[in-house]
Amino acid sequence: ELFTAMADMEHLVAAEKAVVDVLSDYIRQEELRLSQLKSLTAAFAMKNREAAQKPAEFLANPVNSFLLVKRLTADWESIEVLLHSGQADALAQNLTAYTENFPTKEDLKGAATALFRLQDTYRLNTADLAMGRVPGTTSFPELLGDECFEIGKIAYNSGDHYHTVMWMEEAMKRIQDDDVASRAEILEYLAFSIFMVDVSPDHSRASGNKRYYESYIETSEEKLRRKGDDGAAMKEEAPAQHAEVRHPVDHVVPEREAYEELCRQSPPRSILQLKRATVQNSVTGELETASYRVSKSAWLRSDEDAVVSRINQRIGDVTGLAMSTAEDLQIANYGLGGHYEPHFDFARREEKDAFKSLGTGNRIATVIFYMTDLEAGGATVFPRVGARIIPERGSAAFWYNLKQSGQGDYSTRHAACPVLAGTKWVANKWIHEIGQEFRRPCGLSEME
Ligand SMILES: O=C(O)CCC(=O)C(=O)O
Ligand SMILES: [Fe+2]
Repeated sequence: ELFTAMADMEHLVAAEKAVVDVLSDYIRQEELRLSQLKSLTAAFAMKNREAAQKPAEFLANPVNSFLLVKRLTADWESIEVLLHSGQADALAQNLTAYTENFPTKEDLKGAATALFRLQDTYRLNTADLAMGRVPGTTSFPELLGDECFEIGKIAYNSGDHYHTVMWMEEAMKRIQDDDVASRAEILEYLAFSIFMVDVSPDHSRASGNKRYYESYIETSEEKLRRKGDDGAAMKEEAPAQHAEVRHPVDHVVPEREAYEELCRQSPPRSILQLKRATVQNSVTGELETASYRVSKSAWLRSDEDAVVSRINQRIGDVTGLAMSTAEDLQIANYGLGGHYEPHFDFARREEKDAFKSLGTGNRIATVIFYMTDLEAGGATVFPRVGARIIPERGSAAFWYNLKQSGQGDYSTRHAACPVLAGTKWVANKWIHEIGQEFRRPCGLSEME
């Protein structure tokens, strides 16, 4: 993932503001320079007009001759100074401080791919997305025809004909009727990608639209031809029934389906209730559910180290587990469409060496703290048990990754859904086996 964090994207906003300021400054200076150059040139032109009319007569007066020489030496010098006082090089130099951290073409591809992922996972209609309508958001940044075209080209260049078709079609709807050249270009992409979608078994879901596109292309070409004939702009009919159709569901593995379905599901199930997800509070002695609130104010008081050790202490108290072998708290900030595919937190039998260097055994349990509320998306989902946790600022989830026998609990497979709207910050605490011998005794059978 290129954009791993929204925090990085915020730097881009600041960098963009800085380059706009630098550029505006430069333009002001250049405008001043050019206006000086303009008036000096005008003065030359005026003087020369008189001389050029009758040069011999003009030069007959020695004062005129003197003035001509003076103009082409002293006066000319000020023009040369102005000509060479352009700040373009300095500008370019100043800008590099910001531009060297600008995203790359690869990042652009990543950002478009994130849009495709959101579109697929949450079944967002291309037309809605192009109108900037994203659940949980309040502004509606509409995409122009050539922006949709750009997105379509990115899909095309990564061999993603499925999304190429969606976005080229949207571009087609949005590009001006009289922009015949762009329309023809878009149609070329469309035709090829429709063909590819049609022949690729991976994209069989889209083949139902083939007939539609064929007629769409025919009529569009017809219109182009007719436009060429009489120059009259034709109104493009928006495709009616087909905007909802294309979503990549029928070729995917069941886990992906379960995962995406949970990501979409509402109303949310706010607390994960895995079987063994109750913990004993060592202070009150009471059993608590998997999700508990933690008081932020208790943590954010003194310096970092003290905060971290209070967090550790608190996790130890609430889970009743030893923190001596736990991994350091890991803070994560998800980026554009940021997600984490289904996985286990524990090491499988075949991954014997996964945590070997730590010498602390396997990851017995996970605590995840949700540090932000999200507007939409970004849930933690458990496809095998059909559970999901909606991030809620100040809440945490806890589960055992291992059974009491020490075997990995495969029902803990989980994923982070793509962030649809908002910012997701989480902190993970992975607690290890060593040190828990008397805190979480082994079970009597392999099943436990
Ligand atoms: O962020 C989430 O919701 C889950 C993160 C996770 O599973 C992990 O980091 O291992
Ligand atoms: Fe995880």
